[in-house]
Amino acid sequence: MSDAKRLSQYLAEHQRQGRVDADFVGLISDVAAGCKLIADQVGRGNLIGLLGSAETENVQGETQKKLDIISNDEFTDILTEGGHTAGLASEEMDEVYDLPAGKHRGPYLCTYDPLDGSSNIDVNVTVGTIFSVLKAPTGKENPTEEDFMQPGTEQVAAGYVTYGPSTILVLTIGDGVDGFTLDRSVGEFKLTHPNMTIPEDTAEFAINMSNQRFWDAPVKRYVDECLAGTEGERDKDFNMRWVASMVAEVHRILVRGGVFMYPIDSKHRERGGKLRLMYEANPMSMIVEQAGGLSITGPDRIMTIEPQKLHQRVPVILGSKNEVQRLWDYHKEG
Ligand SMILES: O=P(O)(O)OC[C@H]1O[C@](O)(COP(=O)(O)O)[C@@H](O)[C@@H]1O
Ligand SMILES: [Mg+2]
Ligand SMILES: [Mg+2]
Repeated sequence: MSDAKRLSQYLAEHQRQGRVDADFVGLISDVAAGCKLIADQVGRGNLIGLLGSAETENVQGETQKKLDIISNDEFTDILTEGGHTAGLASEEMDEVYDLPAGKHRGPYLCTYDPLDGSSNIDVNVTVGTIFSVLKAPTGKENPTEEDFMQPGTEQVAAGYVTYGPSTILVLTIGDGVDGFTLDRSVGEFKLTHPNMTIPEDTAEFAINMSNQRFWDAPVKRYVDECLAGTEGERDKDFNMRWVASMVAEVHRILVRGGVFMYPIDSKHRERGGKLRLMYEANPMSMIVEQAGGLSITGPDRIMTIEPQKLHQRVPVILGSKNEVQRLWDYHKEG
């Protein structure tokens, strides 16, 4: 696949066809450049003293890893320098990031989780970056939090990068999903996974089973039925995986199908859920739906949620269409 299409060629082609503009091409090129930097640092880890905790907390009260902070700073700097966005918002920053005065501004907003699955960094398991692109309001110098409060259906594009055995960028611009592997010998992302689609059926689910006693009835019912296998309702045996990196789980689902659940539970009910709507749930929902899957909170489709605040949390159930539909039905039945 050494002659595979480069991300730059892919973007240029889309621009020639009038499907994206120059700022969008610039923005995605910046995202790719930022992720290459993060991939390099995640790869070198403790050789350059980057593992471990930074002993600080983010706005959500979570202890930050050194790499959470470094990747956030690098990603933010690259997007700021690129000048293709009017505003940025990150899981690791308290508020909307105001671009410094005098910086060129573009017509997009970008939200991101610079390092997803960061509890896995120290144990050398796959982590990643997740991003979402929205339209910026026209003629407004510094967009505010309110301008970011757009439902997932308004996303122009979404993507993630996994830093695993390979560094893979997965992108949707609303017309299917394509995956690119970083060819380290030339420093370029190349199209290796065109038109990714999620099988409609699966016999594999992903959930943190240690939360079992906190779940609501519909999820309990679904997982109980999976565990009963050929001896129960479903009449087939299921396999289970839990990497604790959403990027890794979603990537697995895009490659071979499956269901990922971080549902509402009594531990997270007050906060609304565990995962973040603007940095994790919405971009992953767009990718999953563009690949033929479904993505719900339990009772509702995630991408129709009207966001109320930047760091809003939501329950997430996504993946193979027929399984997620079953979970949706169980939630409707109560
Ligand atoms: O440790 P838990 O409760 O299983 O949670 C794992 C989930 O939390 C996350 O790590 C949250 O993301 P961050 O690492 O960006 O905070 C997801 O990637 C993952 O699915
Ligand atoms: Mg995350
Ligand atoms: Mg994170």
